Order: sequence, then C-alpha cells, then structure tokens
Amino acid sequence: MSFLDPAGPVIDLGVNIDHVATLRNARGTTYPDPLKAALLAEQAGADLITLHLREDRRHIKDADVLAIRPQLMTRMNLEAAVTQEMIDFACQVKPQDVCLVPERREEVTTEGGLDVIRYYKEVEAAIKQLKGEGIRVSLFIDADQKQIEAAAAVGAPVIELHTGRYAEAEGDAVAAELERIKQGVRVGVANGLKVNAGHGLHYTNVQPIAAIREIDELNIGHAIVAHAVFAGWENAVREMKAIMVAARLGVALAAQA
Ligand SMILES: CC(=O)[C@@H](O)[C@H](O)COP(=O)(O)O
Ligand SMILES: NCC(=O)COP(=O)(O)O
Repeated sequence: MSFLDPAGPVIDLGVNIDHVATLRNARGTTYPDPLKAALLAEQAGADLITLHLREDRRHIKDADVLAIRPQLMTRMNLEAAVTQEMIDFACQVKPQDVCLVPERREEVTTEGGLDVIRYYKEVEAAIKQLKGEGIRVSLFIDADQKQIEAAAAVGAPVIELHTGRYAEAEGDAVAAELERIKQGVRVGVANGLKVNAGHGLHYTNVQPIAAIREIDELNIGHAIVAHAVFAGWENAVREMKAIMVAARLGVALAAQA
C-alpha cells in the first residue's frame, strides 16, 4: 500500500516461495533454502513473503514457516486451508497475514477461489480465531460479486482475487477475464475491502493487473521461481517489482496528464 495515496503508484509484491521448496524437496536436500530465498527476495524489493502450507506439505513444510517467520524484515502472508489443524498452526506462528485458500489433495495447483458462501460458518470461526491472535485475514476468492459480498459479511478485511482464469485465458477471453477482475476490484472496494490478487501471474500478463489502481498487492511465485532459473533469484524479483510499479506509474501519470 502506498503511503502517498491509497490508490497511488505503489503496489506491493508478495513473493511466494513455495516452488523454491519444490526444488529442494525434489532431492531431499537442504538447498535451495526457502529461508535464504525469502531474505534475498526482501532485499531485492519484495514487500512481503507468501508461503502456502498445503495439507500434503508437497512444498513448504511446517519447519520452513517456523524458521522464516522470525527472520523476515517485511511481513509473512501464510496461505492455508480452512481446517482446525491449519488455523491452530497459524495461531502458533502468528504471521501478520493469513490467506484462507481452498485445497483439494489431488489438485496440481489451486484451482479456484474459496467458496465463502458454502463454508460461511467455518470461515467465520476461522476468522474469529485468527483475529483473536492479531492476525489479519484474507480470503482467496474468485472475482464473483456474491463471494466478495460474503467475504465482507463474514468479517474478512482483505480479499485476494484468484487470477488463474485470466492467466489461462486465450484470445478474446483475456479481455473478458480482465474485465471480470476489474469488476471484482470495484465490488471489493465498494464493500470496504483491501483487494489483492494473484495466481498464474507472470512477466507479461501482470501489467494489466498491476495497472488496476485499487489493487494493493499481488502475490506471485511460480513465474518468479521459473524466471530465476535463467535470470537469477534477486534479478527475477527486481524485474517483477519494476514491471508492476511501471504499470502502476503509467496509469498514475496518465491520470495526471
Ligand atoms: C493460493 C495460490 O494461488 C498459491 O499459493 C498457489 O496455490 C501456489 O501453490 P501451488 O503451486 O502448490 O498451488
Ligand atoms: N496467491 C497466489 C500466490 O501466492 C502465487 O501463485 P503463483 O504465482 O505461484 O501462481
């Protein structure tokens, strides 16, 4: 969030380090170390570090979360399913932010947004427990008006709009999915929510999303880890942040012209 202007030129980059852990786990080594990735990402411009502790621990492990939390200079955004195990663990770790996400064990990656309407009571209880520990709660949801309104009603101060459909869209569908995200942002702001976005964003599709002035934060991981293979980790983070800020500044400057 910019201190200059709530809808100003500054947009936060949350670097998701899940797939640094994927590479580590591929051989059961201690390297690449997600803790080192987190600290270097912060030095390269990350405004927060995001980790998704999945129920199957396919990448980030409990020990990663516990090791990283006290070392961060920025803030931790812990993504977790709405289960008592995960909520209790989050209350033990006390990250600044928890983002509640849906999980299906057999999914390759997060397929859709949390169904707040269907799981309203469970989400409400999770928010109450997390808020009681001083943790800010975000809900990872589709850009759907009823889901956004339910997020506001259930007491979440923040939503993260799932940009997966936009990222996977082709041809004319890209513009339609971008408009759906823009409409979701408008509904979120109208309901008093902090609006973030993420999933499937990369170095070319991120600009139109970063240019949406009312979006506070983008959480990006897979594309940064992939680009780092060729460009280096710190360069990959710097380049993503630069692209996001340029997109936002471009809009801000145009608005002042
Ligand atoms: C919720 C979200 O979009 C990210 O955490 C994404 O799930 C990255 O992790 P996976 O690649 O394991 O899905
Ligand atoms: N919530 C989105 C996230 O943390 C990163 O998703 P991706 O960039 O790895 O697809």
